[in-house]
Amino acid sequence: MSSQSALPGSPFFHFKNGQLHAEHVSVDALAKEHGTPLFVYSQAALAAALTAYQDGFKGRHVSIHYAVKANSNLSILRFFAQHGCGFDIVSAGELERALVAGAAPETIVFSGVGKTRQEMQLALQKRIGCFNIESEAELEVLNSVAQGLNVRAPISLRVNPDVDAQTHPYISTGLKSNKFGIAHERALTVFKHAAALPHIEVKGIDCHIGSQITTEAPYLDALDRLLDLVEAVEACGIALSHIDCGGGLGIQYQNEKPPVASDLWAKMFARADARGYGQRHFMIEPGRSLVGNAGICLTEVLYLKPGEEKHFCIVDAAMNDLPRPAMYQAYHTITGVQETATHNPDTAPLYDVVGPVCESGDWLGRDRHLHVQQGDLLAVYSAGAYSMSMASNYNTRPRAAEILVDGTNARVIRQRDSLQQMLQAEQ
Ligand SMILES: Cc1ncc(COP(=O)(O)O)c(C=O)c1O
Ligand SMILES: N[C@@H](CCCC[NH3+])C(=O)O
Repeated sequence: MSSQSALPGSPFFHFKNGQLHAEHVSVDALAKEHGTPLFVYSQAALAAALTAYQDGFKGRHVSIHYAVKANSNLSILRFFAQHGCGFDIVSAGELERALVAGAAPETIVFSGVGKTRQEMQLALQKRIGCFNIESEAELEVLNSVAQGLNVRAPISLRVNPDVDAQTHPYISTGLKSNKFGIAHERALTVFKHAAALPHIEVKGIDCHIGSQITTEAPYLDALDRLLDLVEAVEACGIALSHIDCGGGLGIQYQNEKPPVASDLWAKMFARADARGYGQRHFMIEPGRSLVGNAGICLTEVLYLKPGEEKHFCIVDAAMNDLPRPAMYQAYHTITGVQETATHNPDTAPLYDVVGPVCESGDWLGRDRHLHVQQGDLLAVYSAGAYSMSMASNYNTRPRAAEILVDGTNARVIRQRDSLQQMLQAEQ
């Protein structure tokens, strides 16, 4: 098996002369210079992921609103802002980040079930493009906050279409049993009420059914249900200027085969065309599929600990850096950065790759074939999304540094936390 084609994120992360490279930069050299754990992103991978969407949108009206929560590093946000993206945010903090990164306020949409009055006020003052409303109670509060500022708040209703995204239960959001969105059956009534509120301006309709979705069917089902509602809402004289289909497209972590964005959207448009909605303004909110395979995390093997039942490979990255395995039992590919020694040959010993945190749940990979020695460097793949953005200081561990590679150039886009920084707020 060719190691290059097996790597999530290839060809941007690939072996050359036996050494793992991010584009044209040896990651071994980066780790030596900046220490580990270390996140390394490829700008060409970001560009390729964005192009995979944009290729499918020729002759259509689609705006891409990158979901900041997937990776909120300012340089990553700047890249997307400079390449024509808007943003999907879920907090005042993400709003400030997007604005600092150069986002035009009107390209920002605000999702989330628990927006506070203060957050609404700030977003109205900054004149964001749309609030994705998730409940009737939230709608009333937004109307009153907008009244206080003597403005009208642009909104869409996030509808819960009750579609099974067939993903991990913690990241499925479009089922009746999930906390998200307004029930499909209630939506028309709520649209009519919203249209009558003096400080609300109805702009669109929205749904987001979950994350790491690897099949097309849930998207097409959700679109059908959304278009049914568009028809019903507009029949009541309420014009909708956009249809937001959310994010959620999956990536390859192991051997998943998620649809290519442009192929998925060819089908979505065929469905929309058949119903006469293909030329509408569609919005999407992708996160993971834009950044997930554009990043890896480098970590050093601290100790090997052979055991009767298990061999442990103890590394210097942990659940505070890469929380997905601990939280969702998620799989991330792990290899050595020297191809010959550690590229998972089936003959190598089996290890659980674990971190230094004092929890048995602190593992990054289980039962992995690795030829490793103390001091070796490993790469954890598909670490561009929901890794650094979910990282914490648990065990008073500093969050890692981040590097962005562009061709032969590597630049630090975030410094490792310092102990002083970590303690500051408590002084
Ligand atoms: C409302 C909303 N939009 C967009 C996203 C981005 O999802 P993903 O990173 O799976 O594309 C999420 C997260 O699932 C979300 O909750
Ligand atoms: N944090 C999740 C995705 C959450 C999606 C946010 N709505 C993951 O790592 O897979």
